[in-house]
Amino acid sequence: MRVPWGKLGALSHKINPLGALSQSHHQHGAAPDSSRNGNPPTNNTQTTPTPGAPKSRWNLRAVSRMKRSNSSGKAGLQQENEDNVKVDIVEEENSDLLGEIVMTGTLSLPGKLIHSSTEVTAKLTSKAFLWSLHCIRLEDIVAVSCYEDSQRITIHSYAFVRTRWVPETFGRARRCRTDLHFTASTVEEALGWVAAFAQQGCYIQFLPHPNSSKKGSASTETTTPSAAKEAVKCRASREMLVVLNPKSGRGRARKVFRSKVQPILELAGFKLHVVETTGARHAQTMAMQLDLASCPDGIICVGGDGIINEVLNGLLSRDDADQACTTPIGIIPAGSDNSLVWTVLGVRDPTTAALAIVKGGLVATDVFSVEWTKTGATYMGHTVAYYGFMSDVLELSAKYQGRFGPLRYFVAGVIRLFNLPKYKCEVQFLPAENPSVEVRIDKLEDPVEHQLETSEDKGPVFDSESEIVAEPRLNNIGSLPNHEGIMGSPAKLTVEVDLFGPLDATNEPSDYVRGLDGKTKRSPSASRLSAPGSLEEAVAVHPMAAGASPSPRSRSRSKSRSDRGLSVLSAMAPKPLRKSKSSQRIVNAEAGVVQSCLGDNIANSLGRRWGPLEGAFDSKAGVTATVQSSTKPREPTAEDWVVRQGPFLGVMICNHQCKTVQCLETQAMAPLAEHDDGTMDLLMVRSVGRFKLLRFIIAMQFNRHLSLPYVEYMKVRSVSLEPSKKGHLRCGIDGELLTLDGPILTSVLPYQCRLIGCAKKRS
Ligand SMILES: Nc1ncnc2c1ncn2[C@@H]1O[C@H](COP(=O)(O)OP(=O)(O)OP(=O)(O)O)[C@@H](O)[C@H]1O
Repeated sequence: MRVPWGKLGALSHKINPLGALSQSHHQHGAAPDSSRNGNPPTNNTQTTPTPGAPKSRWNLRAVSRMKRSNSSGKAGLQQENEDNVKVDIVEEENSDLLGEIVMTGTLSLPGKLIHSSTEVTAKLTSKAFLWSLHCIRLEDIVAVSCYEDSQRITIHSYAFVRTRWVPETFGRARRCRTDLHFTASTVEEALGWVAAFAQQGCYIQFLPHPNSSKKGSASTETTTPSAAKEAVKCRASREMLVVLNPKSGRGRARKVFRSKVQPILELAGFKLHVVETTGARHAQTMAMQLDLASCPDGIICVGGDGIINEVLNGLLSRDDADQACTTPIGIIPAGSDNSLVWTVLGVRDPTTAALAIVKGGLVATDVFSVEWTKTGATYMGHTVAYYGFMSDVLELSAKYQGRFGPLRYFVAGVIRLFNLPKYKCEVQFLPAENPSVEVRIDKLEDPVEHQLETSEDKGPVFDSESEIVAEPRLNNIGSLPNHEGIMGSPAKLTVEVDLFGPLDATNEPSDYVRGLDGKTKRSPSASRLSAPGSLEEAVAVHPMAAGASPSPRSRSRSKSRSDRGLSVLSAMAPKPLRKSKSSQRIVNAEAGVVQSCLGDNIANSLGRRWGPLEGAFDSKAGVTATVQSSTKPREPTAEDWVVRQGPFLGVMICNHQCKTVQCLETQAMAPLAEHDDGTMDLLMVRSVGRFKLLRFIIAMQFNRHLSLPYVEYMKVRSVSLEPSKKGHLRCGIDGELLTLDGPILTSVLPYQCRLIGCAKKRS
């Protein structure tokens, strides 16, 4: 595969004609500073570009600049003080494309003629495998096959390929399987390469010698482990449950899984138990009754947001919910929306999602709980809860499911637009920005990653003669510190999950219903480190939860109310929201401290299998998990609650940005939302008529919706919503339609869900 020069522009100057790699961040005329990016110095030939011999984009830029300055009569580049010479290497500075060199050597590529071969210089770095002028990223490599007693190795990858005759502007590149065969000069050298790939987290497949096997049997793994297999400690195979919704999207989830996903996962050594759902709630019941030992590495959900929501609700409604919520969840987007996986992991196609699962990593995400304060029933969500136009359209669209398929949301939306009712309700919320009740979390570190960093060797540089010393990256985890002591005993929050409560439809809103916006307007400082609400605030419960009915008047009575002890629940003082009923399951969730309350064994095993856990914290910052409360956080009182009364066009409570796969990458319903900041983003649209609603929908396409005068947007920790009795009595949670027979209270439960993959880069 050719190096994509357009995207990998920086690569061009890193490979000299001899194939040797140079370190990045060269300064003109100066020796490259290898310490700058933390890479150890290597004995490779370093390229020092000279203005007279432009070989790369880097040089060309310098030369063109020199020519310009010469032609304008100014002193040439040569005459300038070398320290002052600035070369435009912005692109290079931001990209460390090659990473650390792990191994170099010479490999043979099979030639076009039989028995012919070409020798090439090959290099494995922490980010890519390079040979000759070709490059393949490690994240595209699914597995490496090693043949017993043979010098041959095969690299199986799913890199992006573009159809040659289609111009770049049209169509997207597709991932295609590519098997690259190489031959090392000796068996030991081949094993050295394999060990190096294993060290980089690639799955190693040990196969029988190609000549000894019958035709077609090469894909079966050897049953007798050879000495080589034992020497190369590769990533263990993973065992997972696959929950597949055959009705997701356009009913193609099964086909997508069998044709695109299963081959990749099996190539990477996964053992899969596939279960197809038979109807609504099947996945939830399954997750509730599941023996977690049967899927030690987690659950893969194939479908849309609805099926993930069901699995999440099932896991969190178990008796052992504190352990069940640590179950890693992989997502294969095969539904009509797939907002969670796209927004949080930046994955939109099933093949890339499968690769993300193969590569591992864990992302901790917040979950919100919606409690029906009358009955005590609770339903969890991970994307968005909404009331008003969206839930109305969701309800209406169920009628058109058979006739219009995925277009039903559009049809229902148009009908509702011309027949727009008023959605009267009262909203009360606890703003996240209130500094007096803010708790900062700094340096909450992932213990698994820290352990990895401290225990593993700092990337030995291999060469072809070196012995096999590679250790698998994730196998060196020792015992982990128990953070419970550091964090303090986690607040126990007992919540109920009413499995067969108010749910009465199972449809997902389309992008039209969701009212997608345009350009993302994200603030880089969007409360990433400062995570108000992460612990204490997470369980700050509205007075209503304790039985009081909230109203604007309640604010004036707040003092006496709090005096009577009706107002709030303390975060650190465990207090059940509701007592159990026989028909309801009790969840014992460790509110907000999933990260810290992990037992050593769970954290150990998860880390070994999936790699470091990402959260809202800087995992590289330090080992200690500390809750820094410079000012002692106080419990929120009724006076902290802000009241708004409807009618509204819509009230949306978002847990993340809520992008949808069908729309542009820049679009987001809640541009400032973060999936792991311990807060939710509340969007309220005042009822101003159908033309203003239309304007709102259009403005959202250009990300101008937040500036509309009838739109209110803020970060909150808790929201209570009480619909008027004669109004619309439905709400939607992650596409599930639920009945509102009274007020509901929405609160964040930080880090209650962990997704397999790496979080999308925050801008
Ligand atoms: N076998 C089935 N038949 C009918 N409905 C099902 C079945 N399995 C699950 N469901 C229901 O379908 C709902 C929607 O499923 P899912 O979210 O996977 O697909 P989708 O709605 O097309 O995608 P998205 O939620 O991303 O829009 C789920 O909430 C679930 O209750």
